[in-house]
Amino acid sequence: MFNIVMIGFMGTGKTVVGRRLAALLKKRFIDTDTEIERITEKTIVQIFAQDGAVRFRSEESLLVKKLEDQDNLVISTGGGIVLNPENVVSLKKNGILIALNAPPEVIYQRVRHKRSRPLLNKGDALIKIKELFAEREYAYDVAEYRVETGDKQVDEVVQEIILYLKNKYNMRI
Ligand SMILES: Nc1ncnc2c1ncn2[C@@H]1O[C@H](COP(=O)(O)OP(=O)(O)O)[C@@H](O)[C@H]1O
Ligand SMILES: O=C(O)C1=C[C@@H](OP(=O)(O)O)[C@@H](O)[C@H](O)C1
Ligand SMILES: [Mg+2]
Repeated sequence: MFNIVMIGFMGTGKTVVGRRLAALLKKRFIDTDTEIERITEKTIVQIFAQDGAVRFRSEESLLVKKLEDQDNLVISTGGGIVLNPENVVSLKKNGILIALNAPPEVIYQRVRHKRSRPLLNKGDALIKIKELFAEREYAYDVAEYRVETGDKQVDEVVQEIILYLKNKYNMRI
């Protein structure tokens, strides 16, 4: 069975939605950020601070390459993973991509008290979110289905994805 891959901007809910989806579908769950932290024995913040963004992006690509021949996973990605087209090819090899989206203001409310996203830790986080959001406007269009999460509970988002999978792929839950 193919992988289900969550993509989207930071704070759109990829990690929480992916984890819950995996539990319901009885698939193994992988969050790429968590996996990179395990492999490197560093937090994402430490990797960015000590080794730089290039190291982080290279860890992401190595991991995606490792995952491309596995199946039956729910994979929640970090928001920057699809910026590298090679990663998209790998993720699509055995996976269907679902994008989550939310307005910048909602994203800000969801992440404002967290210090775990190095790209948002410097300066005004809302301004940074809006800048990155504009830069990445089309980055998540590689997904075959997109869910607006701004006005939905996590469970509603999960149910919308399940409905899509049932209708399109006859997936039984
Ligand atoms: N639909 C939602 N409604 C309310 N809060 C949400 C929703 N989706 C995610 N959150 C919250 O927003 C924060 C970021 O979610 P997370 O899954 O880490 O996003 P991502 O992995 O896309 O960066 C978490 O505190 C999470 O509980
Ligand atoms: O958008 C990005 O470039 C990033 C998103 C983060 O993951 P989430 O999207 O799960 O927050 C994490 O991979 C890192 O801080 C970089
Ligand atoms: Mg996440």
